[in-house]
Amino acid sequence: MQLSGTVLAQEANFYRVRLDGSDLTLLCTRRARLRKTGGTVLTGDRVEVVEVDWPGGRGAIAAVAPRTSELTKPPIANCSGVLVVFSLSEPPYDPALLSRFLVQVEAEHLPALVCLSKGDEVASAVIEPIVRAIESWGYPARPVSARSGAGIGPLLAELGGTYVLAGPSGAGKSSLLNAMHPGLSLRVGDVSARLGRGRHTTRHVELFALSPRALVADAPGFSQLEITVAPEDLAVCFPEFRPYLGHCQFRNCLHRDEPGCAVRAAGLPRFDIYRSFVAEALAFDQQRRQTSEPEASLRERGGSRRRKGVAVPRLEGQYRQSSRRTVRQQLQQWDEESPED
Ligand SMILES: Nc1nc2c(ncn2[C@@H]2O[C@H](COP(=O)(O)OP(=O)(O)OP(=O)(O)O)[C@@H](O)[C@H]2O)c(=O)[nH]1
Ligand SMILES: [Zn+2]
Repeated sequence: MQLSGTVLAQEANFYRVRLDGSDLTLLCTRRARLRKTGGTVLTGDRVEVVEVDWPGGRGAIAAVAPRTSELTKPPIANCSGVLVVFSLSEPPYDPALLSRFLVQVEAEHLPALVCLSKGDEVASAVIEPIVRAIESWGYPARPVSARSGAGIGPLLAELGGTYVLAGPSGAGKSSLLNAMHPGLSLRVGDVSARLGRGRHTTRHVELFALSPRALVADAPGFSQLEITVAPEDLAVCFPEFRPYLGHCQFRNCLHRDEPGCAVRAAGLPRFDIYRSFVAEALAFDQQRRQTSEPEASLRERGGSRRRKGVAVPRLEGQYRQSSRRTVRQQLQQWDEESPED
């Protein structure tokens, strides 16, 4: 018998796999043939399970489907989006800090959904302009309250796929997860604790089912807030800038004070935030050049997309979504059901 499922977690030498279309999970080993070919299995991987032993709840992973994405922090395959949680009250809403998170998400070519938490503490007259602003940047924004439950149901109904949470400490990530999945009972403040500040970064991550259609990682990502995107790649990480890219007088325009800059002329609300990020990105580059490390290893310190060797679209004409599959992933073809190893 052959079944397909999703890897929810790694436990010692086993992978916990949820079978498609059910709540059933099996503890699976990796089939010898997969091990021999160096096929890795990550949390979030879509897998083919064989040798199912129903009474024992066991199985073996025979194949891993090509990944649509691969995050390193947290280590997760096939992430379909990032829930960026930002508080409306305390810590106070800060569009520049939110933009820092969003730039990182863009650099991973993942869609972001902004969850504006603690909506019970602020008036709707305050919330509405914030929602409109974020939507004008190109992101859906959903006010929610873990305390009152407002907005939780519609948010859950909207989610489909595998998500990672992001957001500053105290934004309400654990509270939001608990509100979406009362059975989870994460202690408030637990998510960051589990992320393990100072712990080993390759810790295993676990996926929880929020609904039959949505999974969420128990560890937040995108917590490194330094702007490490190359200066020339930064503008494309601001979705509302994209219509203007490629229309500046200079092809290599960094959209600061250059004459004939179409982005500056557009008078976009996040232009000042962008400019401060460019200054940071340039300083980061400068610092890199001064420390005479070889280019390759220096780039590795940058965004994780560089670590994965993924090409970043240049600022010519329209924004193009580059393929996020690495060569290794491409080679990791879905393995047809095979005879015994
Ligand atoms: N009023 C109100 N307070 C909330 C809400 N959600 C969370 N809080 C409070 O905000 C504080 C932080 O909540 P957490 O859920 O621990 O935030 P977090 O983002 O997980 O924080 P870290 O674990 O530090 O990353 C707690 O004191 C919560 O009680 C909400 O919807 N309304
Ligand atoms: Zn320009």
